[in-house]
Amino acid sequence: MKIALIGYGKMGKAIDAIATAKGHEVILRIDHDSQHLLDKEHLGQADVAIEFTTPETAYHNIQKCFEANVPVVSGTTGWLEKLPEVNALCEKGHHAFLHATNFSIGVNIFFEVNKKLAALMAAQPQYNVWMEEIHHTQKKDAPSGTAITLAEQLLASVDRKKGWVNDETQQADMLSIISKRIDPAPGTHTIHYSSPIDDITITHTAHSREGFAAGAVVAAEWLKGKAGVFTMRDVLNL
Ligand SMILES: NC(=O)C1=CN([C@@H]2O[C@H](COP(=O)(O)OP(=O)(O)OC[C@H]3O[C@@H](n4cnc5c(N)ncnc54)[C@H](OP(=O)(O)O)[C@@H]3O)[C@@H](O)[C@H]2O)C=CC1
Ligand SMILES: O=C(O)C1=N[C@H](C(=O)O)C[C@H](O)C1
Repeated sequence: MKIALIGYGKMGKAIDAIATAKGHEVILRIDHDSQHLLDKEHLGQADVAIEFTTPETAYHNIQKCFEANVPVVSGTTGWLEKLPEVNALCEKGHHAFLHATNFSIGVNIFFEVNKKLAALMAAQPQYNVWMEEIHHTQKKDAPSGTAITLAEQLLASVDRKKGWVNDETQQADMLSIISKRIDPAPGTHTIHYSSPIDDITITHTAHSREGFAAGAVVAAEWLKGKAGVFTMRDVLNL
């Protein structure tokens, strides 16, 4: 498969290594200073584009992929208020788009555990619940996209919480997401349920970026030749 990498930082380099080792050809490595390659002449040569950039640039990069009619896998977080608009553009133009806040198999299993535990806790108001996410100090956004996904899953079941806030809070109806930035943390997410009688805590800890990168390559392999809007749940058949 011919792959265009949009964003060649920590994730772009990790994906390059895994994709190349699997026998794919990385034909473009587009970074901040190679924006001229974001056109049909160049992008159109790829089977799939994989985009891991910044909250400020993901939307534009994805649009350029649609214009070049190249399927795009995006993992960039911190811009997802625009996701509904991107999904609509994809459907309207019969493009192919797959986004995930976290591409690791472990976190996608953790998502399923989170939803099940939240459903069980819906009828147990004696438990308070809050979250914590820990990442490296270079991370631009907070809370993490993964944490927001976890919070949205939890809020869909636990209706004693009306929303989330990225800080400690004394508001009983708000879900607190505490963000910590500690090097070299690749990504740790914890959900705490606490009652006067006991605590239940679930945690996912990434040891490196390998799981994110490997999952993104699998998603790109899955997306090739398809049209529509997809998530990692489609790839993993969850
Ligand atoms: N979904 C998932 O599984 C995961 C998602 N992520 C997310 O991916 C994103 C990137 O993470 P990470 O790789 O660690 O970040 P890095 O900062 O290491 O890499 C981002 C790269 O994108 C480049 N860039 C900036 N603007 C553009 C642009 N317009 N076009 C092309 N490249 C550009 C940056 O260049 P420069 O430095 O010159 O600005 C940098 O090299 C973040 O949003 C992060 O949250 C991270 C890991 C897993
Ligand atoms: O910036 C990172 O590193 C990560 N970002 C993603 C997120 O915001 O959830 C995924 C992973 O936690 C690593």
